[in-house]
Amino acid sequence: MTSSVGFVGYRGMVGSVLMQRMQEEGDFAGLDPVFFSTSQAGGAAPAFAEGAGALKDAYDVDELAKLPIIVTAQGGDYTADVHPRLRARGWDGLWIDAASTLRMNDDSVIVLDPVNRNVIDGALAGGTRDFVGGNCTVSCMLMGLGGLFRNGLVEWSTSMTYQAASGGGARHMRELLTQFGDINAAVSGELADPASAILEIDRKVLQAQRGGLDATQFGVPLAGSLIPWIDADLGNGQSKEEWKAGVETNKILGLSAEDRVVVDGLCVRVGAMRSHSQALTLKLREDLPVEEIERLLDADNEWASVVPNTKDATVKALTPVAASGTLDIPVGRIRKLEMGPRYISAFTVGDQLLWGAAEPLRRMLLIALGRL
Ligand SMILES: NC(=O)C1=CN([C@@H]2O[C@H](COP(=O)(O)OP(=O)(O)OC[C@H]3O[C@@H](n4cnc5c(N)ncnc54)[C@H](OP(=O)(O)O)[C@@H]3O)[C@@H](O)[C@H]2O)C=CC1
Ligand SMILES: N[C@@H](CC(=O)OP(=O)(O)O)C(=O)O
Repeated sequence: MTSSVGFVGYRGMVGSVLMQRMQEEGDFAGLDPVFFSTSQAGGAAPAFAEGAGALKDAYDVDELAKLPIIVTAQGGDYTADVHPRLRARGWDGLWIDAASTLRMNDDSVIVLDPVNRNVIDGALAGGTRDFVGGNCTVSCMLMGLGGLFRNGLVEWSTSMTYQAASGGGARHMRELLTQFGDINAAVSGELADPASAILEIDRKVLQAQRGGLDATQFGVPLAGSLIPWIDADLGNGQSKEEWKAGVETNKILGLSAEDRVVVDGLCVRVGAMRSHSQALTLKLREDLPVEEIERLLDADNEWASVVPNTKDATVKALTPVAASGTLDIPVGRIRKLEMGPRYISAFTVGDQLLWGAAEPLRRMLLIALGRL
Protein backbone atom coordinates (compact mmCIF):
# COMPACT_ATOMS: atom_id res chain seq x y z
CA MET A 1 0.00 0.00 0.00
CA THR A 2 1.31 3.50 -0.79
CA SER A 3 1.39 5.96 2.08
CA SER A 4 0.97 9.68 1.51
CA VAL A 5 3.35 11.88 3.46
CA GLY A 6 3.68 15.66 3.30
CA PHE A 7 7.15 17.20 3.52
CA VAL A 8 7.64 20.82 4.51
CA GLY A 9 11.10 22.40 4.70
CA TYR A 10 12.67 19.73 2.52
CA ARG A 11 15.20 22.14 0.95
CA GLY A 12 16.52 23.74 4.13
CA MET A 13 19.67 22.47 5.79
CA VAL A 14 17.99 19.93 8.08
CA GLY A 15 15.44 19.06 5.37
CA SER A 16 18.18 18.44 2.79
CA VAL A 17 19.99 16.06 5.13
CA LEU A 18 16.68 14.31 5.79
CA MET A 19 16.02 13.92 2.05
CA GLN A 20 19.57 12.68 1.51
CA ARG A 21 19.20 10.05 4.24
CA MET A 22 15.79 8.95 2.96
CA GLN A 23 17.18 8.46 -0.54
CA GLU A 24 20.24 6.59 0.75
CA GLU A 25 18.03 4.22 2.71
CA GLY A 26 15.40 3.76 -0.02
CA ASP A 27 12.69 5.20 2.23
CA PHE A 28 10.72 6.72 -0.64
CA ALA A 29 9.80 3.29 -1.98
CA GLY A 30 6.10 2.80 -1.31
CA LEU A 31 5.68 6.44 -0.33
CA ASP A 32 3.57 8.99 -2.09
CA PRO A 33 5.42 12.17 -1.08
CA VAL A 34 3.79 15.58 -1.37
CA PHE A 35 6.20 18.52 -1.13
CA PHE A 36 5.30 21.92 0.27
CA SER A 37 7.07 25.27 0.20
CA THR A 38 6.42 28.55 1.97
CA SER A 39 7.96 30.51 -0.91
CA GLN A 40 7.85 28.46 -4.11
CA ALA A 41 4.36 26.96 -4.38
CA GLY A 42 3.65 25.92 -7.98
CA GLY A 43 7.34 25.26 -8.67
CA ALA A 44 8.73 21.84 -9.45
CA ALA A 45 9.01 19.23 -6.73
CA PRO A 46 12.56 17.97 -6.17
CA ALA A 47 14.00 15.97 -9.05
CA PHE A 48 14.62 12.84 -6.96
CA ALA A 49 10.87 12.49 -6.29
CA GLU A 50 9.72 11.48 -9.75
CA GLY A 51 6.07 12.20 -10.37
CA ALA A 52 5.57 14.19 -7.17
CA GLY A 53 3.99 17.04 -9.16
CA ALA A 54 4.19 20.71 -8.29
CA LEU A 55 5.10 22.13 -4.90
CA LYS A 56 2.09 22.99 -2.79
CA ASP A 57 1.62 26.03 -0.59
CA ALA A 58 2.86 25.16 2.91
CA TYR A 59 0.40 27.63 4.45
CA ASP A 60 -2.62 25.99 2.78
CA VAL A 61 -4.11 24.03 5.68
CA ASP A 62 -6.74 22.47 3.43
CA GLU A 63 -3.98 20.84 1.34
CA LEU A 64 -2.01 19.84 4.42
CA ALA A 65 -5.10 18.35 6.06
CA LYS A 66 -5.48 15.83 3.21
CA LEU A 67 -2.38 14.03 4.45
CA PRO A 68 -2.21 11.50 7.28
CA ILE A 69 1.41 12.37 8.10
CA ILE A 70 3.30 15.66 7.80
CA VAL A 71 7.05 15.89 8.33
CA THR A 72 8.40 19.41 8.77
CA ALA A 73 11.87 20.88 9.08
CA GLN A 74 10.66 24.33 8.12
CA GLY A 75 11.32 26.02 11.46
CA GLY A 76 9.67 27.15 14.65
CA ASP A 77 7.79 30.16 13.26
CA TYR A 78 6.15 27.95 10.67
CA THR A 79 5.11 25.39 13.29
CA ALA A 80 3.74 28.10 15.58
CA ASP A 81 1.65 29.48 12.72
CA VAL A 82 0.38 26.37 10.93
CA HIS A 83 0.17 23.60 13.53
CA PRO A 84 -2.55 25.23 15.70
CA ARG A 85 -4.62 26.10 12.62
CA LEU A 86 -4.43 22.54 11.34
CA ARG A 87 -5.39 21.05 14.70
CA ALA A 88 -8.19 23.61 15.12
CA ARG A 89 -9.51 22.50 11.75
CA GLY A 90 -9.88 18.97 13.14
CA TRP A 91 -6.82 17.39 11.51
CA ASP A 92 -5.69 14.42 13.60
CA GLY A 93 -2.77 13.22 11.50
CA LEU A 94 0.78 12.70 12.71
CA TRP A 95 2.94 15.82 12.86
CA ILE A 96 6.69 15.03 12.86
CA ASP A 97 8.75 18.17 13.44
CA ALA A 98 12.39 19.30 13.80
CA ALA A 99 11.58 22.61 15.48
CA SER A 100 11.59 23.13 19.23
CA THR A 101 8.17 24.86 19.36
CA LEU A 102 6.09 21.86 20.48
CA ARG A 103 8.81 19.89 22.27
CA MET A 104 7.84 20.58 25.86
CA ASN A 105 4.07 20.43 25.33
CA ASP A 106 2.38 17.80 27.50
CA ASP A 107 0.82 16.20 24.44
CA SER A 108 4.03 15.84 22.41
CA VAL A 109 6.83 13.29 22.49
CA ILE A 110 10.51 14.02 21.83
CA VAL A 111 11.70 11.31 19.47
CA LEU A 112 15.04 9.51 19.73
CA ASP A 113 14.02 5.91 19.25
CA PRO A 114 17.32 4.15 20.09
CA VAL A 115 16.90 5.78 23.50
CA ASN A 116 13.13 6.05 24.01
CA ARG A 117 11.38 3.62 21.67
CA ASN A 118 9.21 2.55 24.63
CA VAL A 119 8.03 6.14 25.14
CA ILE A 120 7.28 6.52 21.42
CA ASP A 121 5.38 3.23 21.16
CA GLY A 122 3.37 4.00 24.29
CA ALA A 123 2.50 7.45 22.98
CA LEU A 124 1.45 6.16 19.56
CA ALA A 125 -0.76 3.56 21.19
CA GLY A 126 -2.19 6.23 23.49
CA GLY A 127 -3.13 8.56 20.64
CA THR A 128 -0.31 11.12 20.73
CA ARG A 129 -0.11 12.91 17.36
CA ASP A 130 2.85 15.31 17.74
CA PHE A 131 6.37 13.88 17.56
CA VAL A 132 9.28 16.28 17.75
CA GLY A 133 13.02 15.83 17.24
CA GLY A 134 15.12 16.81 20.26
CA ASN A 135 17.68 19.53 20.64
CA CYS A 136 20.79 18.45 18.74
CA THR A 137 23.12 18.56 21.74
CA VAL A 138 20.73 16.57 23.90
CA SER A 139 20.11 13.93 21.23
CA CYS A 140 23.83 13.46 20.52
CA MET A 141 24.60 13.26 24.25
CA LEU A 142 21.92 10.63 24.89
CA MET A 143 23.01 8.57 21.89
CA GLY A 144 26.54 8.49 23.26
CA LEU A 145 25.73 8.02 26.94
CA GLY A 146 22.50 6.07 26.70
CA GLY A 147 24.14 3.09 28.40
CA LEU A 148 24.40 5.06 31.63
CA PHE A 149 21.23 7.17 31.46
CA ARG A 150 18.94 4.33 30.37
CA ASN A 151 20.18 2.03 33.09
CA GLY A 152 19.37 4.62 35.77
CA LEU A 153 23.04 4.99 36.68
CA VAL A 154 23.35 8.77 36.51
CA GLU A 155 22.69 10.82 39.65
CA TRP A 156 23.57 14.09 37.93
CA SER A 157 25.62 15.27 34.99
CA THR A 158 27.09 18.49 33.77
CA SER A 159 27.99 19.04 30.17
CA MET A 160 30.24 21.71 28.70
CA THR A 161 29.52 21.88 25.00
CA TYR A 162 31.53 22.77 21.91
CA GLN A 163 28.77 23.38 19.36
CA ALA A 164 29.33 23.70 15.64
CA ALA A 165 28.38 26.63 13.43
CA SER A 166 25.73 24.55 11.64
CA GLY A 167 23.54 24.77 14.75
CA GLY A 168 22.84 28.35 13.71
CA GLY A 169 22.01 27.41 10.11
CA ALA A 170 23.60 27.44 6.67
CA ARG A 171 24.38 31.16 6.68
CA HIS A 172 26.29 30.77 9.94
CA MET A 173 28.47 28.05 8.39
CA ARG A 174 29.23 30.31 5.45
CA GLU A 175 30.06 33.21 7.74
CA LEU A 176 32.52 31.10 9.72
CA LEU A 177 34.35 30.07 6.56
CA THR A 178 34.39 33.62 5.23
CA GLN A 179 35.88 34.81 8.50
CA PHE A 180 38.62 32.16 8.33
CA GLY A 181 39.37 33.28 4.77
CA ASP A 182 39.46 36.96 5.66
CA ILE A 183 41.77 36.32 8.61
CA ASN A 184 44.08 34.34 6.38
CA ALA A 185 44.04 37.10 3.76
CA ALA A 186 45.00 39.68 6.41
CA VAL A 187 48.28 37.86 7.08
CA SER A 188 48.94 35.89 3.89
CA GLY A 189 52.07 37.92 3.08
CA GLU A 190 53.59 37.26 6.50
CA LEU A 191 52.58 33.57 6.38
CA ALA A 192 54.40 33.14 3.08
CA ASP A 193 57.58 34.47 4.69
CA PRO A 194 58.97 31.98 7.23
CA ALA A 195 61.08 34.75 8.75
CA SER A 196 58.14 37.04 9.57
CA ALA A 197 57.46 37.78 13.24
CA ILE A 198 54.68 35.72 14.84
CA LEU A 199 53.68 38.58 17.14
CA GLU A 200 53.06 40.79 14.12
CA ILE A 201 50.89 38.06 12.59
CA ASP A 202 49.00 37.73 15.85
CA ARG A 203 48.49 41.51 16.06
CA LYS A 204 47.05 41.66 12.55
CA VAL A 205 44.75 38.69 13.19
CA LEU A 206 43.37 40.36 16.30
CA GLN A 207 42.96 43.61 14.40
CA ALA A 208 40.90 41.79 11.77
CA GLN A 209 38.83 39.96 14.39
CA ARG A 210 38.11 43.18 16.28
CA GLY A 211 37.18 45.28 13.32
CA GLY A 212 37.39 43.77 9.88
CA LEU A 213 35.23 40.64 9.83
CA ASP A 214 31.64 40.25 8.75
CA ALA A 215 29.83 38.87 11.81
CA THR A 216 26.25 39.50 10.69
CA GLN A 217 25.03 36.05 11.70
CA PHE A 218 26.81 35.35 14.96
CA GLY A 219 27.05 38.99 16.04
CA VAL A 220 30.72 38.62 16.99
CA PRO A 221 33.62 36.81 15.27
CA LEU A 222 33.69 33.05 15.71
CA ALA A 223 36.77 32.16 13.62
CA GLY A 224 39.77 31.96 15.95
CA SER A 225 37.47 32.63 18.91
CA LEU A 226 34.41 31.12 20.61
CA ILE A 227 31.04 32.32 21.89
CA PRO A 228 29.99 31.04 25.32
CA TRP A 229 26.27 31.68 24.86
CA ILE A 230 23.78 29.86 22.60
CA ASP A 231 20.12 30.70 22.09
CA ALA A 232 18.03 33.11 24.20
CA ASP A 233 18.93 34.64 27.55
CA LEU A 234 16.40 33.29 30.05
CA GLY A 235 17.19 36.14 32.45
CA ASN A 236 18.32 33.89 35.30
CA GLY A 237 21.90 33.47 34.11
CA GLN A 238 21.01 30.40 32.04
CA SER A 239 20.82 30.24 28.25
CA LYS A 240 17.84 28.53 26.62
CA GLU A 241 20.20 25.94 25.12
CA GLU A 242 21.39 25.07 28.66
CA TRP A 243 17.82 24.85 29.94
CA LYS A 244 16.94 22.40 27.15
CA ALA A 245 19.66 19.98 28.33
CA GLY A 246 17.84 19.30 31.59
CA VAL A 247 14.21 19.38 30.54
CA GLU A 248 14.62 17.53 27.25
CA THR A 249 16.87 14.80 28.66
CA ASN A 250 14.27 13.97 31.29
CA LYS A 251 11.38 14.13 28.86
CA ILE A 252 13.12 11.87 26.32
CA LEU A 253 13.88 9.33 29.03
CA GLY A 254 10.26 9.54 30.23
CA LEU A 255 11.38 10.19 33.83
CA SER A 256 8.90 11.30 36.46
CA ALA A 257 9.59 14.27 38.75
CA GLU A 258 10.85 11.94 41.51
CA ASP A 259 13.28 10.13 39.20
CA ARG A 260 14.48 13.30 37.48
CA VAL A 261 18.20 13.44 36.66
CA VAL A 262 19.79 16.87 37.09
CA VAL A 263 21.57 17.87 33.87
CA ASP A 264 23.07 21.33 33.53
CA GLY A 265 26.14 23.02 32.14
CA LEU A 266 27.41 25.70 29.78
CA CYS A 267 26.82 25.75 26.02
CA VAL A 268 29.56 27.20 23.86
CA ARG A 269 29.74 27.85 20.11
CA VAL A 270 33.07 26.96 18.51
CA GLY A 271 34.40 27.09 14.97
CA ALA A 272 33.56 23.49 14.04
CA MET A 273 31.39 22.91 10.98
CA ARG A 274 28.61 20.39 11.75
CA SER A 275 29.46 18.19 14.73
CA HIS A 276 28.70 19.12 18.30
CA SER A 277 31.09 17.92 21.02
CA GLN A 278 30.61 17.91 24.74
CA ALA A 279 32.74 17.25 27.79
CA LEU A 280 30.76 15.70 30.62
CA THR A 281 31.23 15.17 34.31
CA LEU A 282 28.84 12.55 35.68
CA LYS A 283 28.10 11.46 39.18
CA LEU A 284 27.03 7.83 39.07
CA ARG A 285 24.69 6.13 41.50
CA GLU A 286 27.17 3.24 41.82
CA ASP A 287 30.93 2.79 41.88
CA LEU A 288 31.30 0.90 38.61
CA PRO A 289 34.64 -0.16 37.13
CA VAL A 290 35.62 1.81 34.02
CA GLU A 291 35.54 -1.40 31.96
CA GLU A 292 31.91 -1.99 32.96
CA ILE A 293 30.99 1.61 32.10
CA GLU A 294 32.62 1.21 28.69
CA ARG A 295 30.80 -2.07 28.11
CA LEU A 296 27.43 -0.50 28.93
CA LEU A 297 28.05 2.46 26.62
CA ASP A 298 29.22 0.29 23.73
CA ALA A 299 26.33 -2.14 24.10
CA ASP A 300 23.56 0.46 24.34
CA ASN A 301 23.00 1.09 20.66
CA GLU A 302 24.74 0.28 17.41
CA TRP A 303 25.99 3.85 16.83
CA ALA A 304 27.68 4.62 20.15
CA SER A 305 31.25 3.36 20.28
CA VAL A 306 33.81 3.73 23.00
CA VAL A 307 37.13 5.28 22.08
CA PRO A 308 39.95 4.01 24.30
CA ASN A 309 41.18 6.70 26.66
CA THR A 310 44.60 7.04 25.06
CA LYS A 311 46.05 10.07 23.32
CA ASP A 312 46.46 8.25 20.03
CA ALA A 313 42.91 6.89 19.82
CA THR A 314 41.35 10.11 21.12
CA VAL A 315 42.95 12.50 18.64
CA LYS A 316 42.09 10.18 15.76
CA ALA A 317 38.54 9.17 16.59
CA LEU A 318 37.01 11.67 19.03
CA THR A 319 36.82 14.83 16.96
CA PRO A 320 34.26 16.66 14.81
CA VAL A 321 36.36 15.85 11.75
CA ALA A 322 36.12 12.13 12.52
CA ALA A 323 32.39 12.11 13.34
CA SER A 324 30.98 14.50 10.72
CA GLY A 325 28.96 12.97 7.92
CA THR A 326 28.59 9.70 9.82
CA LEU A 327 26.00 8.29 12.19
CA ASP A 328 28.75 7.21 14.60
CA ILE A 329 28.68 8.66 18.08
CA PRO A 330 32.16 8.16 19.53
CA VAL A 331 32.41 8.48 23.30
CA GLY A 332 35.72 8.55 25.09
CA ARG A 333 37.92 10.21 27.74
CA ILE A 334 36.18 7.97 30.26
CA ARG A 335 38.02 7.90 33.55
CA LYS A 336 37.40 8.20 37.26
CA LEU A 337 37.88 11.75 38.50
CA GLU A 338 39.71 12.70 41.65
CA MET A 339 36.46 13.83 43.28
CA GLY A 340 35.70 10.20 44.14
CA PRO A 341 34.96 6.75 42.71
CA ARG A 342 31.47 7.64 41.50
CA TYR A 343 32.62 10.71 39.49
CA ILE A 344 33.61 10.12 35.88
CA SER A 345 34.51 12.23 32.87
CA ALA A 346 33.38 11.54 29.31
CA PHE A 347 33.63 13.28 25.95
CA THR A 348 31.31 12.65 23.05
CA VAL A 349 30.89 13.95 19.49
CA GLY A 350 27.98 13.69 17.08
CA ASP A 351 26.94 15.09 13.71
CA GLN A 352 24.25 17.53 14.72
CA LEU A 353 22.54 17.39 11.35
CA LEU A 354 22.24 13.58 11.47
CA TRP A 355 21.47 12.25 14.96
CA GLY A 356 21.07 15.86 16.09
CA ALA A 357 18.27 16.66 13.65
CA ALA A 358 17.34 14.57 10.58
CA GLU A 359 17.83 10.95 11.64
CA PRO A 360 15.35 10.85 14.56
CA LEU A 361 12.68 12.36 12.25
CA ARG A 362 13.38 9.89 9.48
CA ARG A 363 13.18 6.99 11.91
CA MET A 364 9.98 8.34 13.49
CA LEU A 365 8.41 8.39 10.05
CA LEU A 366 9.41 4.73 9.54
CA ILE A 367 7.98 3.84 12.96
CA ALA A 368 4.72 5.60 12.11
CA LEU A 369 4.57 3.69 8.82
CA GLY A 370 5.19 0.41 10.64
CA ARG A 371 8.53 -0.12 8.88
CA LEU A 372 10.83 0.08 11.89
N1 LIG B 1 20.14 23.81 12.06
C1 LIG B 1 20.19 22.84 12.96
O1 LIG B 1 21.21 22.36 13.30
C2 LIG B 1 18.98 22.31 13.57
C3 LIG B 1 17.77 22.84 13.24
N2 LIG B 1 16.65 22.34 13.79
C4 LIG B 1 15.40 22.96 13.45
O2 LIG B 1 15.07 22.68 12.09
C5 LIG B 1 14.41 23.78 11.54
C6 LIG B 1 15.01 24.16 10.20
O3 LIG B 1 16.36 24.53 10.36
P1 LIG B 1 17.33 24.69 9.08
O4 LIG B 1 17.19 23.51 8.18
O5 LIG B 1 18.66 25.04 9.62
O6 LIG B 1 16.67 25.95 8.33
P2 LIG B 1 16.98 26.56 6.90
O7 LIG B 1 17.01 28.04 7.08
O8 LIG B 1 18.17 25.94 6.25
O9 LIG B 1 15.71 26.16 6.01
C7 LIG B 1 14.40 26.54 6.35
C8 LIG B 1 13.62 27.00 5.11
O10 LIG B 1 14.19 28.18 4.57
C9 LIG B 1 13.68 28.33 3.23
N3 LIG B 1 14.74 28.82 2.32
C10 LIG B 1 14.84 30.09 1.88
N4 LIG B 1 15.92 30.22 1.10
C11 LIG B 1 16.50 29.04 1.00
C12 LIG B 1 17.66 28.56 0.33
N5 LIG B 1 18.42 29.36 -0.41
N6 LIG B 1 17.98 27.26 0.45
C13 LIG B 1 17.25 26.44 1.20
N7 LIG B 1 16.14 26.84 1.87
C14 LIG B 1 15.77 28.12 1.78
C15 LIG B 1 13.14 26.96 2.82
O11 LIG B 1 11.72 27.04 2.85
P3 LIG B 1 10.82 27.26 1.53
O12 LIG B 1 11.12 26.15 0.57
O13 LIG B 1 9.46 27.17 2.11
O14 LIG B 1 11.20 28.59 1.02
C16 LIG B 1 13.62 26.06 3.93
O15 LIG B 1 12.75 24.98 4.14
C17 LIG B 1 14.48 24.87 12.61
O16 LIG B 1 13.26 24.88 13.33
C18 LIG B 1 15.53 24.46 13.56
O17 LIG B 1 15.28 24.86 14.86
C19 LIG B 1 16.69 21.29 14.64
C20 LIG B 1 17.85 20.73 15.00
C21 LIG B 1 19.12 21.21 14.51
N1 LIG C 1 20.32 25.55 19.10
C1 LIG C 1 21.09 24.55 18.37
C2 LIG C 1 20.43 24.18 17.05
C3 LIG C 1 18.94 24.02 17.13
O1 LIG C 1 18.28 24.23 16.16
O2 LIG C 1 18.46 23.66 18.31
P1 LIG C 1 16.88 23.54 18.63
O3 LIG C 1 16.34 22.55 17.66
O4 LIG C 1 16.80 23.10 20.04
O5 LIG C 1 16.29 24.92 18.43
C4 LIG C 1 22.48 25.08 18.12
O6 LIG C 1 22.56 26.26 17.97
O7 LIG C 1 23.43 24.34 18.05
